[in-house]
Amino acid sequence: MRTKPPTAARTSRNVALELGFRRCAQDLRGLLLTTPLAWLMVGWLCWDRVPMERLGGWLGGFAVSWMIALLLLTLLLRLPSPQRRRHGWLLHGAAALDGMAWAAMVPLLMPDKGANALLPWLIVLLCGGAAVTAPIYASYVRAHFSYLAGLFGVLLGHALWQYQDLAHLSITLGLILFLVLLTWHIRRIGHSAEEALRQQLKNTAQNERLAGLLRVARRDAETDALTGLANRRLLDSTLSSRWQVGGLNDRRERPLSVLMLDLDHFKRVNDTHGHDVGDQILKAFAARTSQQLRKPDLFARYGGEEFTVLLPGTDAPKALVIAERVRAAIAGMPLIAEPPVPITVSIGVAQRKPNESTEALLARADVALYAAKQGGRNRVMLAE
Ligand SMILES: Nc1nc2c(ncn2[C@@H]2O[C@H](COP(=O)(O)OP(=O)(O)OP(=O)(O)O)[C@@H](O)[C@H]2O)c(=O)[nH]1
Repeated sequence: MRTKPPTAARTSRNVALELGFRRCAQDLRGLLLTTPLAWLMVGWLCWDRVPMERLGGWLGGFAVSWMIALLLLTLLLRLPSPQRRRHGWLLHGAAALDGMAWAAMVPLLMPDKGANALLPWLIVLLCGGAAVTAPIYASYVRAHFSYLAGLFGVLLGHALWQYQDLAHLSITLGLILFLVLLTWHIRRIGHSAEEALRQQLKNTAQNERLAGLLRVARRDAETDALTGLANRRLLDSTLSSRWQVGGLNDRRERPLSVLMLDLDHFKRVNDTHGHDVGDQILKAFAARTSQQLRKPDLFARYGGEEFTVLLPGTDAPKALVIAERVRAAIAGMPLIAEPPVPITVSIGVAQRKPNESTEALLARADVALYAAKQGGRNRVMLAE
């Protein structure tokens, strides 16, 4: 037999049903824990008015079914969530037992002759109990049918048995009518609740998808596609948001140094080995240089074969050491194995002066880089 593939709608319906099922089981257990209060009320109402053996019989029967129902719900809620709905009979059983126990009031506690003053109170209690219980099933209407089956089973059985007693028959039929109306309303509320839950799940899934897309878009907007380094946009925004004159880092007088790096004779590499090899070298350069830097340093592709490193908290002497380390790492070994093109890098270093704009700082580092090129390349130069 071929099984239908799960559609998104079916999956969301299943998740909504699963959530509603769990909530219904939890709420029903919570309600059952308050049931002994209702027993006290019934006991107080019936005291001296209903024969003790009947009251005791009803209370004893209810207490046993109440404990079994609580046990079933506790077992159900302990199951891991994927298995819970497969053991739905535990919830249905608990609901049916609850319904039967309440309905047993009619044969056991309702006076034989309907004119008794106790009767309206007991009917109010029974209807009130059913009305209080009903909203619990709005999150999982199917269990309400089990509750009703329990109630109806006892009430109808009693109606058939007592069909000659008109007073009892009319009480039973009235109760059944009340429960039918209640069920009709609960079904409507249940459908709305399920729809709301499904909508909520859909919105959550959509929000997560959008947040993921936004994260990817933001990362792409700030990343250089070839090397995976920060791009010029991120470099500029970091400089203007954190290092502008009067900004937080500036006021704290944290030193900032920058390195401007440019691969030497890169045009020759492209011309001799082709653009693809040039691209591989740029990637390998980015990777090897990154290994020489710390986490807080921002390594960005400034454009073409020119790169920038921001070194926060670093003064010029330390920046010179780092630049020299990078230069040696690049010159020490070809960046790619095939073809093993020897490549070097020239680096200009500048430390920010007090009240110097970030544009002026980059310009000074660029001048130092130009001086390194002029000085013969494969070297580090400090800006004035
Ligand atoms: N393969 C590749 N080449 C690039 C990329 N961006 C820029 N280039 C090349 O880098 C080369 C830069 O050449 P030039 O500015 O003349 O500098 P150079 O040859 O490195 O010489 P000097 O900087 O003076 O040492 C050009 O040929 C550009 O086409 C890129 O993304 N991939």
